[in-house]
Amino acid sequence: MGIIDKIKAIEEEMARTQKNKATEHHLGLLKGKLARYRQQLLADETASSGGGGSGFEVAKSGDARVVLIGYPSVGKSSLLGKVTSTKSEIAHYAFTTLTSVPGVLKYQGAEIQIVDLPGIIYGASQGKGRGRQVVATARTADLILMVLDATKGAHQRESLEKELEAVGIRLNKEKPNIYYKKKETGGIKINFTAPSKANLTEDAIKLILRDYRIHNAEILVRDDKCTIDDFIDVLNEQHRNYIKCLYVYNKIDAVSLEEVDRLAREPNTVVMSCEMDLGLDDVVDEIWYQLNLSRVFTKKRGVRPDFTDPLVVRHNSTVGDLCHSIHRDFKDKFKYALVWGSSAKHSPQKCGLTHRVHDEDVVSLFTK
Ligand SMILES: Nc1nc2c(ncn2[C@@H]2O[C@H](COP(=O)(O)OP(=O)(O)OP(=O)(O)O)[C@@H](O)[C@H]2O)c(=O)[nH]1
Repeated sequence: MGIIDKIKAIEEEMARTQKNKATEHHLGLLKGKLARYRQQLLADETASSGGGGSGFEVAKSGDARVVLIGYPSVGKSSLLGKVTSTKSEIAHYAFTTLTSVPGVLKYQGAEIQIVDLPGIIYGASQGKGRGRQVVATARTADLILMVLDATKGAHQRESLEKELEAVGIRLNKEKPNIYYKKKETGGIKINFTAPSKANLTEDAIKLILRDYRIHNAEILVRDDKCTIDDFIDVLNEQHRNYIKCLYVYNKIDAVSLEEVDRLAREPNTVVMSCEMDLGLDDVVDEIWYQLNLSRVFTKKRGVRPDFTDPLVVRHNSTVGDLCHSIHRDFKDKFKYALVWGSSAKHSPQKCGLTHRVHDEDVVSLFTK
């Protein structure tokens, strides 16, 4: 039996099995197997296509990458056309066969690359078509923008979510708080910091580990809300990506006000109309907010800082990260920094490499 058939058989068995206390462990085991086979399927495809979709991967450029995902004709190209200014050069050859073009969104001095993934990802988890390459690119995103058609029902969002879920992409979710370490000897040791409030039991964990042929490992479940699915995710950690997702409903000009209101109230959601130029600023603001980047302005001694050209770093970055973003070796030359802004206790504060900078700080770097 091929992997696809095995996956199908497990999915069918899961659909047939009633969910209750008696079947809980069995279902957990099936989920574990399903995760294993799906991964195998994706790995096989990656190997045979020469490293994850040749001719597709587009170089990451700018300060962050946003990936657009959505069904055809929901308005991805329209959105890209409205919010991005320049088309990056690499686009033209990397994407010729895919008719998809990354653009650059310039926002308050930061450059955010927006990649429009071609078509849909549907069928990716079954190893079909372009889906896999699309998924490989989606994994590299700092933020996924799921573009949805407000005139269509909830199924479009559900099926995209299901598809991403199946390939190991977790949306708006934290990594499960489970410590897991494979060992050479010593058997299986399982501990819980508090009794599980979900369905994660010692027996369930043991059953799955046996199926994965893992005989020596240490496990500590640190969160009482962790489920069997979370444990399976931890076991398959190398193939899991935890990515923020912003849901964007387009074409709100074509639905009732009540419907717009309802959609807008969903979590992590913005509504817009490309055609009527409605809500586009909100989309851009929300992208910026979700990416949670910090702009730091550098200042030379005796000169006013250049507020047009910030260094853009991840939230919670240190002066050390800042140095690294300037140049790999800059840290070696670093002596101290003067920092103005909300991260500084006084103005300016003399800081070392471990000082954490805030958005809109001004920093002067001094070298040895
Ligand atoms: N009513 C309405 N129609 C829109 C809106 N935005 C886009 N459209 C229409 O939707 C159709 C698809 O728009 P595109 O931007 O090409 O959609 P896409 O998602 O890039 O489609 P693919 O290239 O097939 O992936 C076009 O006919 C647009 O005119 C909108 O805000 N309201």
